[in-house]
Amino acid sequence: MTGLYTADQVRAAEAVVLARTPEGALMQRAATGLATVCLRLAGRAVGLRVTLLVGAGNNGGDALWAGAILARRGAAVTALLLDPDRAHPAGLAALRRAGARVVTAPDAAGSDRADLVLDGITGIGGRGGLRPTAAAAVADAVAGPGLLVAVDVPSGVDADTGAVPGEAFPAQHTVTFGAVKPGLVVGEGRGYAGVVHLVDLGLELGAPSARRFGDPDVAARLPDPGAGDDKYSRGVVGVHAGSATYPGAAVLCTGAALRTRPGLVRYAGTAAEGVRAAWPEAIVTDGRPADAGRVQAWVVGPGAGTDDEARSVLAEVLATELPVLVDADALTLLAASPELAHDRSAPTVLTPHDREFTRFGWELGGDRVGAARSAARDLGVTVLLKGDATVVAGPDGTTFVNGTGTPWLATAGTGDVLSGVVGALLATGLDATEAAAAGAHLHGRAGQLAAAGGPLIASDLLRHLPTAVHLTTGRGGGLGGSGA
Ligand SMILES: NC(=O)C1=CN([C@@H]2O[C@H](COP(=O)(O)OP(=O)(O)OC[C@H]3O[C@@H](n4cnc5c(N)ncnc54)[C@H](OP(=O)(O)O)[C@@H]3O)[C@@H](O)[C@H]2O)[C@@H](O)CC1
Ligand SMILES: Nc1ncnc2c1ncn2[C@@H]1O[C@H](COP(=O)(O)OP(=O)(O)O)[C@@H](O)[C@H]1O
Ligand SMILES: [K+]
Repeated sequence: MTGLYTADQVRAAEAVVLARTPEGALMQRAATGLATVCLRLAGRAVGLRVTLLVGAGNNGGDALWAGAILARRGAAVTALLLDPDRAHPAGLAALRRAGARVVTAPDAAGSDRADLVLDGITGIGGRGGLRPTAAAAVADAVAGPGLLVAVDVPSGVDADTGAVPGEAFPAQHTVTFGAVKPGLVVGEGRGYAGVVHLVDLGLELGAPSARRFGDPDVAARLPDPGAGDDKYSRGVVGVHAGSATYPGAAVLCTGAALRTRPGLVRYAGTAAEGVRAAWPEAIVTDGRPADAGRVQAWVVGPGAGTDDEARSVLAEVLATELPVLVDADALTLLAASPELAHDRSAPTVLTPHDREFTRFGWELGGDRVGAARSAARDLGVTVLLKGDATVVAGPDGTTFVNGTGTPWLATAGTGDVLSGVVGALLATGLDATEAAAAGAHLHGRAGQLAAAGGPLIASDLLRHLPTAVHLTTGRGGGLGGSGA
């Protein structure tokens, strides 16, 4: 599990270490880690041409100290001071001692021939888009041949939210200190951070602001069946999706639920014939959810339409005391009658994409974590806000940012698959917010596996889900026994 920490949380933890270490020691730790990653990325030091973009704060200090280390190792380092009178004094002195060039004219920065450009303009103290002089220096760096490495946070990216309100440094790598900040892995900022490298500063961090599951975290939430299990004990999922004319969503959603290995999947709806033909394993009725038999969780909405019948089915399902996942058409209906979810005592999971999200009247700016959180609190539900980094927020504020997936998932039907996966996890009795986060993780892994074979279609995800589950759990359930 990776914890994501805001700038204030990192500053508070840094203050504790700063108070008990010699002056400058923490920055030295950061700069040494930064230089080490740079050397690994560049593969050499001697003759390496390095340009430092240096702002007036401690972020510039990190860049200067790291530049000094690189210069001592034989790199040709040029530091462009964007605010010469305020450059970090100790860092600047160290850089000069190491024999580096220090310039104040942007056209002397050497960005046009640099092998490596270090962005030390702003870190967690940055506010708003880059100011004009900084933006011009970044434009030169982008036009040049050098590898673009951000120090702590790409300048111009909001470390807490990932909002990018103006110009920003489009890093290929970000070397971040002490903790991963949310803005590096979510929203627009994720696209500016590139590969994120974490340098440990030995900070004692408390509870994170948000979390990201890794494979072992999902594994821990997907127990293998035991000797005492039967198909009912392993979770029964109910699916209401699709229509007679459009059975696709029903087939995808039911298939995804089956492939996430619950004990049983029951389908109720007008796409019964298509579902029966595709999935003989499912128990299928063309009646309403109440006719389907007992389930432990419902998925309702993908391709199910928005007519009076669909509205009445949604109300019926939400009136149960079971966990319910509401997706697609059912979200459109729910946006018109949000009290149906608000008044529930059982868990409800909404899985909107951006347009579905705004239908509820919720605003969606650059802060996707904040938006999902306030929506979840507003309605007392779990909100899974889809995107390249899906955000999951629970009614109690618990928040996850997904770390798996591929842009190839931006294709029709993949959302129907996600609903089936999360529905199956809900039926196992997993906490709703964790089920949503674990489902997003598995869905993304299946997408990565499917995309390895070229462009994917949604059905490909179904084939790869068992491998995604297997990869995640590291357990094959093979003949060699359970613990080996
Ligand atoms: N605490 C520690 O010991 C450690 C801290 N560490 C490092 O310190 C960093 C935080 O340093 P920080 O607090 O000095 O702020 P920082 O990110 O350098 O930015 C402030 C400067 O940026 C300027 N500026 C603002 N917005 C701007 C914009 N849009 N465009 C252009 N400029 C803009 C702003 O200008 P001003 O508003 O004052 O005119 C001010 O000069 C942190 O990210 C990590 O790298 C590590 O070494 C570990 C030890
Ligand atoms: N650019 C992207 N990168 C990664 N994943 C994406 C991207 N765009 C969409 N996705 C994922 O693809 C799925 C699309 O779901 P959705 O929009 O509901 O599609 P549909 O309604 O066609 O099934 C979501 O899981 C979303 O997170
Ligand atoms: K930076």
